Amino acid sequence: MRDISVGYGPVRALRRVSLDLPEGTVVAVLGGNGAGKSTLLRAVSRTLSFQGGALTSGSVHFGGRRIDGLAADRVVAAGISQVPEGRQIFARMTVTDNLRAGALGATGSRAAKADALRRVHDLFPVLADRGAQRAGLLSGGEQQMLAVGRALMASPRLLLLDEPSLGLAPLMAARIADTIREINAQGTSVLLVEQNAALALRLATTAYVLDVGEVALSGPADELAASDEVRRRYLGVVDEDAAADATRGTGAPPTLRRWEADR
Ligand SMILES: Nc1ncnc2c1ncn2[C@@H]1O[C@H](COP(=O)(O)OP(=O)(O)OP(=O)(O)O)[C@@H](O)[C@H]1O
Repeated sequence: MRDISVGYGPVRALRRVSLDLPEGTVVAVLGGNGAGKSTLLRAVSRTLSFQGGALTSGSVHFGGRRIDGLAADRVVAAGISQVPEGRQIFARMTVTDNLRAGALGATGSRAAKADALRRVHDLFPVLADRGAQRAGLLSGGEQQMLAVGRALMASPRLLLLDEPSLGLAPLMAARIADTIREINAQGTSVLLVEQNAALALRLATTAYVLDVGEVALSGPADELAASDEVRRRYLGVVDEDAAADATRGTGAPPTLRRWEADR
């Protein structure tokens, strides 16, 4: 995405955000509450208008094709699926019907959809075991698995994940992280939005830090994880020396790009 700006009426949620996601990688977007992380995903999946938002500038390309003029269902058909914030499963439908719903926008053949269902059941056996149950009866972690599984039913080339670890116990969050790694290893690119910076930086190749709608920092995930500023603000590491360095402006490693420097 290049120079994306988004507004919800008078609220400016993103300002001139640019981001690259090389094919086959996991890119993480970090930031506190209200930083604009979900908005960024909605700008890709073209679901901003469902929330009263709109792109006011910039462009989004996927696989060489411009997609910021498409309707949301065409974005799914182009190979991008989103796991929305809060999972948004269909609680009164069965687990299997939730999964089938995920294949509705896909362009693949019947056989491709059967393959997708097998892949989801391999990744999350519990979704096969409990296929006939109402989805609302699943635990929080299982519902997150269902939300990811539903998105995979469209066999996306790019998976958009909005805070998959939110509200999960550490063990369950770690399981979800393992599955994201596996999904990526199978060839699906991932754009991961997380407040859990430690988890996201372990999974990602590259990361971006959003601060009040702007990219404050970006760089290789391991270098961001080592940056004093990220450690202090997002990883909860209290280090007096690092804090003093950061206020003197010497905290970030040189390969990290500070957004202001690009302007
Ligand atoms: N539907 C909406 N209408 C009006 N303002 C909105 C809407 N959705 C988000 N915003 C505003 O846009 C800004 C970015 O919100 P967004 O939800 O993208 O942030 P976030 O980083 O995902 O936050 P969180 O981690 O709390 O979900 C915030 O100021 C928020 O209040």
